[in-house]
Amino acid sequence: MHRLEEILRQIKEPATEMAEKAQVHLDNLTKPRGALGRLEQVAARLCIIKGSLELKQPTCGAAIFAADHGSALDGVSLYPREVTAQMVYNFLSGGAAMNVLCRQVDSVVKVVDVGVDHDFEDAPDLIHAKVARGTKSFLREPAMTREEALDAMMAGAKVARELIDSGCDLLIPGEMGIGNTTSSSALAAFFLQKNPAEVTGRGTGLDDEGLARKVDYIKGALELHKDLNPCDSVGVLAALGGLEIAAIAGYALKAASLGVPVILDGIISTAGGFVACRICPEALPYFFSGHASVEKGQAAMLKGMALEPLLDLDMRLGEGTGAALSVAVVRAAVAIFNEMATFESAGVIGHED
Ligand SMILES: O=C(O)c1ccc[n+]([C@@H]2O[C@H](COP(=O)([O-])O)[C@@H](O)[C@H]2O)c1
Ligand SMILES: Cc1cc2nc[nH]c2cc1C
Repeated sequence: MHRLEEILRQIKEPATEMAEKAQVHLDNLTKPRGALGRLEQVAARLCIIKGSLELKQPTCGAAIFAADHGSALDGVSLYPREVTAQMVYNFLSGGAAMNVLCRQVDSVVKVVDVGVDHDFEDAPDLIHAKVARGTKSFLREPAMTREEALDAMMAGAKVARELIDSGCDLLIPGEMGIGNTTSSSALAAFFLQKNPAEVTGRGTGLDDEGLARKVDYIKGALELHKDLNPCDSVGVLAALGGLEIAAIAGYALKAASLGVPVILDGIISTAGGFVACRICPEALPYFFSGHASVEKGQAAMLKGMALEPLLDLDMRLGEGTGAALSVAVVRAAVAIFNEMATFESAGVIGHED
């Protein structure tokens, strides 16, 4: 049995009996019923995941999975592929947006090389988990072998385990990979059976001509891979995905198997979570969506998972940034649940049933 199967066996859909109890508590707080909207939903979902009404403020951990893409050599991104490795150094020295936003919410940030086309001999703080030096161009052949996809998933799972062992109880999957919005859109188009134009955006900032080239690339790739079996989610991930997307899927599944919630970020992170749910639908109750990306394929995948993003700030950076920002919302939800007075304790007249 592959180690992935062991993780999947441990994923248990949380019992929903806590939902009603959490709602009773929320309805006793000094506010009109439901007036705190999705903050209430977040608190109730955390109670369901934890199987308890005792919520503690989460300790957040983030991992940025970096990998290169064969497609990046075919003009699907505005930026050269070397930027992936250069940004890894930036993450390690603490200067990227994700570092700044994680410092705001006291989150550790691990940086993981799962497939960058660069030797990081001079980077002791990097987690070295390189599976390959980037993917192949999926317009011509599968991006990865099945073994590579599974190895990347297990690399992600190992990082999740380490973060959780170190005390983190809320995980963020981040990523860096020039070209990775093309893979994410291809996965969305394939699994949701959408025309690629409906789920493909400008990524790092392509113009109209670049966007048309990207859509054509995905159409060509879907034609090449048309015989893929949609029930073989790992096979589809290997053919169309990326090493960091596979790592995120493994990371999210491992977190779910340990009962730890995950906040998905933009289109790439959402693609990782989406593939994770295709592999194991029981993992979905552990996933939140941190923010709505400008990249339109993300909304389609979120709809497929019935997840609503917590924030919408017109962001399209990735790295985990939107998810890191949304930790403030999660913290607010926990504080509301724990600290608000009830109608009884505050002597406020409540609503008659
Ligand atoms: O998170 C998002 O929704 C998102 C949207 C557009 C771009 N990105 C980031 O930009 C890179 C991919 O863009 P591209 O154009 O090279 O496919 C990659 O490093 C992502 O982290 C991320
Ligand atoms: C500079 C830069 C930073 C990024 N962070 C995530 N994707 C990125 C893409 C570029 C180009």
